[in-house]
Amino acid sequence: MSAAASTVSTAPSSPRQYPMFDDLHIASGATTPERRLSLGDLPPSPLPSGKHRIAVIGSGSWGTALAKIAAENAARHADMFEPTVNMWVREKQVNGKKLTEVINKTHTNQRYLPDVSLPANLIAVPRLPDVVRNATLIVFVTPHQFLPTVISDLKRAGAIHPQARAVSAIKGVEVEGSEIKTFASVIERDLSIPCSALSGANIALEVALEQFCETTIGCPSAADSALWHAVFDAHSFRVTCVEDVNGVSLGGALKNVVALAAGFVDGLRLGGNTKAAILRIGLKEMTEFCLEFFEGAQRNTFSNESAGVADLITTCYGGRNRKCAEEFVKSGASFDDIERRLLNGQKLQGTATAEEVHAFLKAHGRVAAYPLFERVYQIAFNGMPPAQLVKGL
Ligand SMILES: NC(=O)C1=CN([C@@H]2O[C@H](COP(=O)(O)OP(=O)(O)OC[C@H]3O[C@@H](n4cnc5c(N)ncnc54)[C@H](O)[C@@H]3O)[C@@H](O)[C@H]2O)C=CC1
Ligand SMILES: O=C(CO)COP(=O)(O)O
Repeated sequence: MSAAASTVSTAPSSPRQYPMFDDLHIASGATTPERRLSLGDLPPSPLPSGKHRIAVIGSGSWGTALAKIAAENAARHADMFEPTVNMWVREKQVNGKKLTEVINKTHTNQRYLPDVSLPANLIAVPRLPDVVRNATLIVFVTPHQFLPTVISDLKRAGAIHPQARAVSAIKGVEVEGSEIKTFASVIERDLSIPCSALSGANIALEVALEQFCETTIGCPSAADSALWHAVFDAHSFRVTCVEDVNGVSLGGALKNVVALAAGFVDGLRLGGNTKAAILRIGLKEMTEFCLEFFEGAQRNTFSNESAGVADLITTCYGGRNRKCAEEFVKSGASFDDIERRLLNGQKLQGTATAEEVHAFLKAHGRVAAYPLFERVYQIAFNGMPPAQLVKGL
């Protein structure tokens, strides 16, 4: 294991899945909240008593889809949650009106998730400190490049409940020199609250339209697992909780690099066999990267869970990273141009992650061990011809 392993938070190595989750999954809604909360390990700081207040930081397509589910569940589990869920919306003008006002009046996010009805108990709030005031469960779901500013604004406002729990649904990593961190561990480090990680095969619009899918939540304790399961599990959004916070986080971050490779394949008009090979090699590199650099990460998270293989598949066929990488090959334009032109204000995550993973592997002298990640980086940033993606891979 490299030196970086000691800098990342570690997850317990066994058992892999929280035993009580299977009960919850089968009998969702039938288990009383009290019983859920009494199960499992004691978290590092006691959970606040009384009902939980949920806050969602981020209102892009994924933030809005997750906030919709959380608000519906808050209303459903009225004995466990305060009825109102606040969602932080960075103020924008939409047709001459404030986005927060449009969301609160029409119950749709016309900027990032139009045509999807949102519950009336989901409230758009423009000021971060107001969003998290008295919140005990905080969902972080901004594009990853904006998290540092969000965290410093929250710290400056001193607004975080000291016993709050967080979950990160952000896909990316933080690299500084030879150190790598998941965003769950960044949030834990910077805000001193336990942080879980939610990731899975979850294209936001499909989730918001309630098309059946699964997700994985990696949690640092069974108590956190029970809480986050209650916040997110729904008839069309089935939640599996595991202990492997790092594996869940890394699955979501690294599949975006492989999705760029899948988009290059499509841009080159190569067929299904080539894309399948890219997915196989990509999954292998994702798994090995995580096992090499993150203590306690588990192979099963990649091979068995939605956060691993399933997310890789959906993103390599239907995601924004794939779409923009195809256009990169076809148009020869830069990713910045393509993002501006195709994504209508949404943010690509894979390109920054490819750069960060390259810098980290270089710092450890391990670039050659991850040839697919490296070629994606070289094609995206150093002028390597896209056709080189598969030459001698
Ligand atoms: N969209 C999807 O299907 C899925 C996205 N994710 C992940 O969720 C995270 C958030 O993605 P999306 O909700 O899709 O966001 P997005 O890509 O739609 O970006 C729009 C969001 O970025 C915010 N934003 C723009 N400029 C900002 C700034 N300067 N400071 C702070 N915020 C700013 C906007 O207010 C809005 O909330 C990403 O890490 C993504 O990988 C995960 C699963 C599915
Ligand atoms: O993470 C996603 C689906 O799970 C979405 O991927 P994109 O960011 O490539 O659209």
